Amino acid sequence: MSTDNIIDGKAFAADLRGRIAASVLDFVAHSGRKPGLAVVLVGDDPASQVYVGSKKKATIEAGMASFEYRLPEDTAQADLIALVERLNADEQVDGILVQLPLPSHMDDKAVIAELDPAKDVDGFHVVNAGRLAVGEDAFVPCTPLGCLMLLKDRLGDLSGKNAVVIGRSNIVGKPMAQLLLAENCTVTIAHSRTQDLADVVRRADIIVAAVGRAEMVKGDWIKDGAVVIDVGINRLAPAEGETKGRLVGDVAFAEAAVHSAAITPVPGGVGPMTIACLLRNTLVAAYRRADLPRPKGF
Ligand SMILES: Nc1nc(=O)c2c([nH]1)NC[C@@H]1CN(c3ccc(C(=O)N[C@@H](CCC(=O)O)C(=O)O)cc3)C=[N+]21
Repeated sequence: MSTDNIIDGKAFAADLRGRIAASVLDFVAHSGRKPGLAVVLVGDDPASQVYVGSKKKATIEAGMASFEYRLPEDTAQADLIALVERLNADEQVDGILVQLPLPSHMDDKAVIAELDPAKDVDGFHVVNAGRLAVGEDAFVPCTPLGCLMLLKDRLGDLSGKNAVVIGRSNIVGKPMAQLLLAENCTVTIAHSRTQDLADVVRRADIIVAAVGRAEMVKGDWIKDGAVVIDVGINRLAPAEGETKGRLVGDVAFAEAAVHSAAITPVPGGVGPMTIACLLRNTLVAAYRRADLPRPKGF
């Protein structure tokens, strides 16, 4: 199989992180401090621990300050909110990320509502979601922002293209649809109740799959020449002789690659872009909070 249709998200993200690191140096020169990102993790979910670890590493590599808070699983919601309030008031902190999902005794929405929207680098606060919806300057959730960057890099102008977003979550599907609409795509949002999903997907020039079901999108659903962005990260059960199952996306990759003009792999596609965009949003938050003009290229 030829690989020139594979979108190397890992390489794109590394390049983006390099440009961010250069802008961080300018920020330090102008403000006398580093941009700061606070990451809050409640509980000890192993997958969340890994993600938080990679975020910290990338933050420090970009020359930013990383503040990490690991709270026990049984933390009271009021105590988590008290921490968010302290971080809102902390001048060294430009971005705050509260790792989701929170333990089941907490209400994700109630906690996110306490974030200062100016530090909400995840773009999850309703103020940022609303600003995105009405076309105002907003913090955009990192995963859809990363997907859009990959699409524009491959396709240039997206105007008039038929885009299908599979999934309607507040974190990926809905903001992805808003971003594509703002790029003048004709956008369809498909979800678990969509009828004839295969036929809906067959009309698409751009497919963004964000459903969380392993290899659900089949190769013969893909129009020849379409661009496929796979947001899913699903771990399969271990096959014989394996200790850990393979990671796969929401798209049957090998089948889909035959038809698509370009496709993101899992891993190495969208995932690395999510982290790079978190740094991008933190950089922009820092410049804004310091009243400096937005850095070039961002
Ligand atoms: N408040 C909040 N913000 C988030 O952005 C957030 C969150 N909560 N909760 C969990 C999800 C998940 N997430 C990922 C980030 C990077 C990769 C990533 O870099 N994946 C690599 C490696 C995959 C692997 O080997 O496990 C890849 O796809 O190539 C994946 C997933 C951010 N999340």
